[in-house]
Amino acid sequence: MEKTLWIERYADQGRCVGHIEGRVVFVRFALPGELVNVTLDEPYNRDDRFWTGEVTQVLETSPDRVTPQWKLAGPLNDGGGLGGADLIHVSRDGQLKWKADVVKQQMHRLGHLDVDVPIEALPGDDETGGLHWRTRIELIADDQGKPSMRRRGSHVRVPIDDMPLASQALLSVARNERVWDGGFEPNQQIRIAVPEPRDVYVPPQPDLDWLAQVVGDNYAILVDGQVKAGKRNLTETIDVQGRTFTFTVDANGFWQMHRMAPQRLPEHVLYLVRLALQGKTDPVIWDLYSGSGLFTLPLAALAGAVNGADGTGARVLSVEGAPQAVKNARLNIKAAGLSNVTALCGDVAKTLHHVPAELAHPDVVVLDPPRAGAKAQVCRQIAASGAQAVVYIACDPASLARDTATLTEEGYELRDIRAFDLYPMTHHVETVALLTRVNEP
Ligand SMILES: C[S@@+](CC[C@H](N)C(=O)[O-])C[C@H]1O[C@@H](n2cnc3c(N)ncnc32)[C@H](O)[C@@H]1O
Repeated sequence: MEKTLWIERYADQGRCVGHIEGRVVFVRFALPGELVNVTLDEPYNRDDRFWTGEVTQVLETSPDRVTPQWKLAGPLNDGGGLGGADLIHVSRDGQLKWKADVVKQQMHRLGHLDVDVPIEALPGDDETGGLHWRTRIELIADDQGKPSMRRRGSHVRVPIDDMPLASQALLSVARNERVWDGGFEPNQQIRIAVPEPRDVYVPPQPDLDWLAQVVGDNYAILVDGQVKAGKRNLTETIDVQGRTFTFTVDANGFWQMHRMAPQRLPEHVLYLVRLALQGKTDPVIWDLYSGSGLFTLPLAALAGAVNGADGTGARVLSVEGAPQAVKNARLNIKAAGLSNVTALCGDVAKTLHHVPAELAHPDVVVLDPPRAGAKAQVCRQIAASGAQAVVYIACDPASLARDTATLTEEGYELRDIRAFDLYPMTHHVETVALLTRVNEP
């Protein structure tokens, strides 16, 4: 069914909201202020509380609208339909405005707080127009064994020979390994991971000499989880406040995907932790959901390195559930020469019942949970620890807002909030919040 409607505001999941005959309609590829024709997704029963649909024609255009740079990811009606870039029709400034607004809305609706949320683009994204930021991509082999992506709302797989969101280093590896030629078994899952060389200039379309010199064998092509080319243990290097940290990372495990996120996020987290510590040189810090130690290492080395102290006065407890990530974190801690970290493996909620006494009362808790958030139980455990401050890194603003409401009930107050555009061209956004204790438990 085709309908015409005015688009009123941003909603979640990359959609905007309008109304048809009093019923809410969530619309893909729309922008507020536009008059659009929309094809409604079936089923669209009269009794449904809301409908969903996709723009087929724009009759009144928002100044934030642009022609998609990656047509295949645009609207179905325009030859698109691939997932992974649901804001491809929005200008860079428009994307930042959209995401800041969504975080603000969620903090209001679920966090019961009215705050403005500044949003920051990562270095290099303006120059690339928001493309070429992914250091990891996942594809599926189609029936001809070619790499493909699924078309939205169907089982159709569309073969691709480019992925404009992938970093130039990744695309260069893919070309060199002839990934786009195919030769896979139908339905195989293909994952390509290429650490970003952050300390050198990466040219557009790097050549083979550059690849050999700069990337070498530091990449992975995994097929159904098995290494087909490159290697499983990748090396990632970041610089935080003049100190270089090196990480061994499992090619199939979690790592911040944007080229510059592994550097910018620890910088900001460290800034907030230091703000909360007010010059304390021997703090206890918890790093929950710690992965391979992206925040653990800078915290252990630098959080207590103030007023002439060398940082070793700090004691850090990290907790992570994935055994391989913990194994790598321990390697990374050792390689950095840090002896002030206790790295525990286990579910956060359960592990927090058995924290060694000398680490049981943190000054600051850093947490970076998965999309679902930490949830009420973990928030209450954090509050019960007596921590004076909480630095919360969130990839889903709704989860952050819900957990903020719990932490507020437990005696904390939101002191700082900032969003980062770690996922350009998509509705996803990372948010980092600092909460400090105002009431004793
Ligand atoms: C968003 S990642 C953050 C990792 C790390 N901070 C980083 O930036 O690289 C979330 C991490 O939480 C871990 N995780 C998920 N649920 C968990 C749980 N219930 N207990 C412990 N770790 C969990 C995942 O394995 C993953 O490494």
